Amino acid sequence: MRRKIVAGNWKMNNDLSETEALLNDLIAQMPSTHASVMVAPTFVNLFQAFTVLKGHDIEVIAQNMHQEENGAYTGEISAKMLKSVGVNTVILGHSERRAYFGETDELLVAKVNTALANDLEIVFCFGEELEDRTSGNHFSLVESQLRNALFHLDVADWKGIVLAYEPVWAIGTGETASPEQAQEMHAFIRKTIADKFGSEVGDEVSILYGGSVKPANAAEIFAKEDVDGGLIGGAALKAADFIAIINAI
Ligand SMILES: O=C[C@H](O)COP(=O)(O)O
Repeated sequence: MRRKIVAGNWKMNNDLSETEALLNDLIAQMPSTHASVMVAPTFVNLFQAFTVLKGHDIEVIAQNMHQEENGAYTGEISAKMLKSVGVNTVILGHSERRAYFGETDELLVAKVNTALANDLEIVFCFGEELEDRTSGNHFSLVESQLRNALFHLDVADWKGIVLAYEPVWAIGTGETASPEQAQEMHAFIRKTIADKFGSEVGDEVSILYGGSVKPANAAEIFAKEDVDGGLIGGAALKAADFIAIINAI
């Protein structure tokens, strides 16, 4: 179901005490909102995040997951492990995973399948590099990312998928896609999904924008018709900024 979402991806930030402090600040300042609010702390703090947030309307989600169910994969985390601590949603395909850990579309197919098989919802990230945009290749690049990783799905699988368009040139750079650029790409993404899976799926899928969203630009971006919220990095690390972004939706 299409819904408004504000998700904070904390990346490799916040140790245990910092995690508890930020969550308590969020609890203290959380406004009443129609949006779903999510936070993605690092793996080692997921369990404590659930403990701190018990009874509060903030979903704890994971930043990544291994594609195999279990086995000899030192340092990795399985879908079942995430489920066992209460996680119901996992971020997959983030550009930092693609760039620094070599995650390919092919690998992401396996991760998507494993997540869905374990009843995990997915926030699926994708987006073009600067050179794709400057060369005018951004639409075909985004279309290929969707096609390669998600076009094998069944219509029913889309109940468990949220899309997060994150132009790589806007992540952590302070450079944001303009609201018009975001809307143009989100409309293209929605049409791409509708053309492949039908208009019901296209209409219902939530599409988040990510890339240097901050209190000063969130409202303008979120106001666009095909933007259903944001996946927030840096600004999610400060309670006041994250709360301001939630208020902007
Ligand atoms: O997952 C979040 C995105 O990578 C955006 O990060 P950012 O808000 O720091 O640009």
